[in-house]
Amino acid sequence: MDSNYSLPPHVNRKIGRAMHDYSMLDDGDRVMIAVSGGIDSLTLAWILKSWRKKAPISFEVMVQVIDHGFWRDHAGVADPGESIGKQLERFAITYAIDSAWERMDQLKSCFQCARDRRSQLFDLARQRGFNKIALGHHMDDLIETFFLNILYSGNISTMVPVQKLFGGNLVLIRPMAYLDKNEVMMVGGDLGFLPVENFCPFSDKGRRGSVRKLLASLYDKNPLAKKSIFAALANIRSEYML
Ligand SMILES: Nc1ncnc2c1ncn2[C@@H]1O[C@H](COP(=O)(O)OP(=O)(O)OP(=O)(O)O)[C@@H](O)[C@H]1O
Repeated sequence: MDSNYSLPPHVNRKIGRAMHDYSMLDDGDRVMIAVSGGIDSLTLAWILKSWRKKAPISFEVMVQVIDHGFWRDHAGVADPGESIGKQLERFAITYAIDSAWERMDQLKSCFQCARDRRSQLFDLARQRGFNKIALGHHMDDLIETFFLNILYSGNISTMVPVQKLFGGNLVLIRPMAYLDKNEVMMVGGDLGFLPVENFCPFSDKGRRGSVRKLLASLYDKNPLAKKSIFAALANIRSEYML
């Protein structure tokens, strides 16, 4: 698939709506796109790069990968950074790969690894003059987080499409917040992206994995459940809460 690819209209509309509803992009923005090498963030990189051509504003994008080095503990495995780099180069997307602050043998949990990665991304954005960080989360991720917070943290909340940090000096954006996982995978597949293998030792084993299974069985029984849950996230009847 070449760079003339255009998004299916319904996908294009959902991204445009999320960008508009949350005023995600401004003229002069410098956006760091956080890419893990998974299909979601690779697809996001292409979406934002190609969005520059049609947006009435001018903004810069660059991909940032944090290499946790998990792959190094597997004999004969090539550096996933090479595959990520080649795939981004096909679309002339510039990128940087930095080694993670912490090594696997120093990590204790998925939570700790994600927290350290976030801090490192914030630090790199500050050092390199980026005012926004784009993350590859989509609707399914937002719903999973909502259930995780209810089931394990006793609160009703999720990841928001736009989050201002450090007094607004850094802003996290999630341009794919309105897209279903299947839509992201379809676009990523059309573009020929090949996700790199995830060697994370915590991947899918924890609470998120079990919530994902729970939701899959829910959607199986009621195909409209996902749409309804997502609508509920923006329709809180606070007078009927305790
Ligand atoms: N190693 C990393 N380097 C840079 N950004 C990352 C990295 N890992 C995760 N991210 C960012 O955080 C988001 C959420 O991470 P998460 O671990 O849930 O995604 P993933 O399933 O590994 O990958 P993807 O979302 O790309 O399919 C990613 O979409 C990406 O934007």
